[in-house]
Amino acid sequence: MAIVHWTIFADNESDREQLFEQLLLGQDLPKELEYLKGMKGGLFSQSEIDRFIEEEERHDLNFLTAGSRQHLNTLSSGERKKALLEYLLSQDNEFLVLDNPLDNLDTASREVLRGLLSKLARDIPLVQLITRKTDQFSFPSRWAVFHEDKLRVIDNLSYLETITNTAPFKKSVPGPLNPIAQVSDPLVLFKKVSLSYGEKPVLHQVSWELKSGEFWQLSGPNGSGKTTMLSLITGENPKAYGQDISLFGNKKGSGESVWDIKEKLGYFTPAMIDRFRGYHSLENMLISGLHDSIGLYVQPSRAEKQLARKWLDFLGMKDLSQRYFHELSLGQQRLIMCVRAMIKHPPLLILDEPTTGLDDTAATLVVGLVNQIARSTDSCVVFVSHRPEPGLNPQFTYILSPGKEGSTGKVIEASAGMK
Ligand SMILES: Nc1ncnc2c1ncn2[C@@H]1O[C@H](COP(=O)(O)OP(=O)(O)OP(=O)(O)O)[C@@H](O)[C@H]1O
Repeated sequence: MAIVHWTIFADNESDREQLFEQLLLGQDLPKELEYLKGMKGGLFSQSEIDRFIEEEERHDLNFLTAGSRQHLNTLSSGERKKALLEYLLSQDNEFLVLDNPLDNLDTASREVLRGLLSKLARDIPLVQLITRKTDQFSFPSRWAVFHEDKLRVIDNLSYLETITNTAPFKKSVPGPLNPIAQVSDPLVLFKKVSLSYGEKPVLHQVSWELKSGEFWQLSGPNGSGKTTMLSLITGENPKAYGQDISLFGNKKGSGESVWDIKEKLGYFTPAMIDRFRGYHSLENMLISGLHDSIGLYVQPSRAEKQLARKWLDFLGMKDLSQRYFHELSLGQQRLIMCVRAMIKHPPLLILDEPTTGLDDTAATLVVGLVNQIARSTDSCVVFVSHRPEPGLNPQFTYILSPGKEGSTGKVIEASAGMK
């Protein structure tokens, strides 16, 4: 009998963790999926990777990197995914639930994973949850929709036509609270930076120059060193010392403090959301971006509140100012976090994979927001993404290409940038 696979289109409004449980425990499933009941299932998801990282940190248990000296949390996001899949395949699972499997992967790795899954599909049922239409399996499957926490089987794909890609933001971006301190160009200057981790060369003679008002996309295959490049800017990488790097006019290692850098930097990566677990109103979330704090520990001024409301109005969330951040959908949370990073109008705004895990509609909104920020402010914007984001209009792309001695960098200028 032919093995039946499933593609489930999920939106960001629904609780995916709950669905994983239903599928893996065989509970409350539509009759078409009941054949999974009683079978041993494995979960391929970011949440599983996070769980293994926690195991490693707390109990020193290296399930995914057994046999390697490198810790899971130092692997690039693509490498982590590969390690998880290999582990799941070694566990004699009778079916796999895959949560947005192609997310975080570069084009070549996506093709490799597609090939692996096609092969695996000959042996065991695969159930894939996706939030982007383009991520469908390359082999036949049945379809279902997960919307408002309900799983519904569909017979054809006409449902997908109902997914709207909302028009981008049109209003102008609210200005800064205070006039921004002038910083001299270039904001960031890397001169022939080479870096290795132990024996592993990562960057080879990489030069990069970022100036005010520019709009960059940073791209390159998994493990090519994108996060490493960013960590040299954000101050999280001790290997920045001894390199020819200047940030905001100061040579690295010339006595600048982390705060000097943080003041001029807006930064967002989806993993940051985990740090905001408490009860934070949207208004306070945005204002905390002015203070670079997690949570708000000072009484906000009237001007700060007004500014936060202007941004909420810009986002079309004016009526949600007192709602708690954790009550929002994933897509709304990402918009708020991008604005939180931008609210002080930093000279440099870095957005590291802000669309990971989003559905098409939410990703379109984030891309629209970033385009508008890049178009109408003096901040230099750096957007990191594996996936070519439809509608993103960077002026320049910095591409890292791996080589024997580490990745080298190349600048590609768009023929019709936004600025
Ligand atoms: N602390 C570390 N120790 C050892 N190796 C590391 C460390 N940090 C990063 N690496 C390695 O450096 C290489 C570059 O990693 P990095 O995270 O910068 O890549 P990336 O381009 O951001 O990848 P991805 O797109 O998959 O997130 C990877 O091979 C990674 O395993």
